[in-house]
Amino acid sequence: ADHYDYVVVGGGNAGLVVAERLTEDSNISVLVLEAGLDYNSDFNVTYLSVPGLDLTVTGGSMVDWNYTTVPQEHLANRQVAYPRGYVIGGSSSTNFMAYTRGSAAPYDEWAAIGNEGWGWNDVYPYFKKSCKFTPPLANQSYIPYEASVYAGEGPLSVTFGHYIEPISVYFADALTNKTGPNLEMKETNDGAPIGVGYLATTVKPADSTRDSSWTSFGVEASSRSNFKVQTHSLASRILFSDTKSNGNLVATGVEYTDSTGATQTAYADKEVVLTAGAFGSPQLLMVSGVGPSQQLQGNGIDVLVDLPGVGQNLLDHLFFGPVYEVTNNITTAGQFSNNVTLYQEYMAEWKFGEGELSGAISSMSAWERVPDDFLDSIGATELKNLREDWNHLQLEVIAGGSVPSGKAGNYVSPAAVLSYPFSKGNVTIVSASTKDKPLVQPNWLSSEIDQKLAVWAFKQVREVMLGDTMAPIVLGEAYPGLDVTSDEDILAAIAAVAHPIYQASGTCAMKAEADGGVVDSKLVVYGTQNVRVADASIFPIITSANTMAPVYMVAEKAADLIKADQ
Ligand SMILES: Cc1cc2nc3c(=O)[nH]c(=O)nc-3n(C[C@H](O)[C@H](O)[C@H](O)COP(=O)(O)OP(=O)(O)OC[C@H]3O[C@@H](n4cnc5c(N)ncnc54)[C@H](O)[C@@H]3O)c2cc1C
Repeated sequence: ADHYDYVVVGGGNAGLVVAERLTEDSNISVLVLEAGLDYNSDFNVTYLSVPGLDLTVTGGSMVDWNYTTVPQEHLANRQVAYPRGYVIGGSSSTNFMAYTRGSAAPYDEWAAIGNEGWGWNDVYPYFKKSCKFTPPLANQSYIPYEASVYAGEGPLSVTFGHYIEPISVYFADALTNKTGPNLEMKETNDGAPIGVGYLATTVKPADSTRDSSWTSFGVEASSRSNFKVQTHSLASRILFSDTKSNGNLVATGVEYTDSTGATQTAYADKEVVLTAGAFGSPQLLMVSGVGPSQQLQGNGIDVLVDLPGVGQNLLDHLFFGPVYEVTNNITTAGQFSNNVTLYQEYMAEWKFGEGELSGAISSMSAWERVPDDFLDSIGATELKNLREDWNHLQLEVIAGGSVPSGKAGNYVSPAAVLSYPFSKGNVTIVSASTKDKPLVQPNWLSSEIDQKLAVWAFKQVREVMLGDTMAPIVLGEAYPGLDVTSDEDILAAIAAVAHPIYQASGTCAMKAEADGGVVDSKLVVYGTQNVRVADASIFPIITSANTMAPVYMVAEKAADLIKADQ
């Protein structure tokens, strides 16, 4: 049988970072088990590499787990598609590449609830550690940035897309106008995001290709003999010793199914590190006997540790907004996806690292607070009391979109995102096998405050789109249409189309066990001696922007915590 010092389950965004950092020491051996596909041989890697094709690798593709949620009561009972990367690099290989850290405040709150060492000042160096920053092109002087915010020596390329969609420039301008919310244009990765910024992205500047945790950290480590990655390897169970240490379970390895379907065991002489993501990590704990006792027993699993928080506290950022028809000079994904000649032209440009496909589909974001008087009117005291640098909303625009009627036209989708959701959900298992996907219940918009905030945000986005700045390019509101005006009708219009931006987190929360926590501040699972979780599942409170950058940070810090305990 195979022995390693560490077995890392999930070669995704976080897992490859942990494995790369641990194997910097040639005396340490690490095996990474990844259920999904190999980057190069299994899939047309072009789709993963071209930033402007990011929408094509989500939903329905073979590099995706293709989750769907259970019917969402407050989203018109829809079962919403929930992509997760099923490929080495995980969701960093299939996501939209926006590198955002959000406000410093949530991290300070992580520390305030008892997680020493996780405040903004503690984690800031870990954000920088992954990054290798390249400033925008000389002709992109309209992009505000501060190189010092990124300055690190890590393998992950962070830069701005060589192509910024015109709609992003228009929308950013409108948000900085006095007629809009009058936000300031700024570098937004400095912990104080309130304002408008162009999105830093994980794209290699030399050739405008996606930089995933595989192409950065994974490739960096792959020549080391102490670093081994196995794709097509689905972990089925954590194995524990019959004897406990100080009352805690001791993991001895991981059982998995290899590419031939055979059951194998990988032994971990030191630790098992779970980086299977916000759905995979809680699932693996539960099928291994660590989780809410009733749920485990209901699936015929022996309860080794009754840990009620496993799979709970599912947090996410909901995305919704109207759709506008715009003039044809505004480039959109709709234009090239319906026009082979145009697509080929763009691909030819991309080969030189330029043109419409060299940037991700979304290039700007704004972060804002909702005015106090509105928050008072809906009784949202908790939101009002969030530290003043903690944004309530994120605004963005997608250069693409569709209208439910399927009408032809050139569309864009400006949208709002709820940054501090009150609606929480959970992940539950349906069997003792990891071959059966767990049920995903986000419970979106189950909170009345979330509903009211969503309606407010929707109206604001509409006002901006119908304002003076956008007038030269906006032809009309294609969805839901200007006859939809009452709060009730707007909420129904939101419910009919809202979807997450795939930031699932919180399902193995780092907080006190008595408060539903699953891991302590060293990321060790309660009731175990040597199982850690080091991915988006550990966020006790969701960060205020997209979750990839914080996942890199968590993984960097996890590697140091593990090294310190050797
Ligand atoms: C379509 C999409 C777009 C997104 N856009 C952005 C964006 O622009 N910016 C941003 O910041 N965030 C974005 N996100 C979110 C961000 O990508 C994720 O939060 C982050 O990558 C999650 O990292 P992770 O390591 O927790 O999980 P993942 O990267 O998903 O890694 C988990 C890995 O574990 C593997 N795995 C699961 N179960 C098992 C098992 N039993 N055995 C073996 N392996 C297993 C999976 O195959 C996967 O590779 C997006 C996500 C998606 C899906």
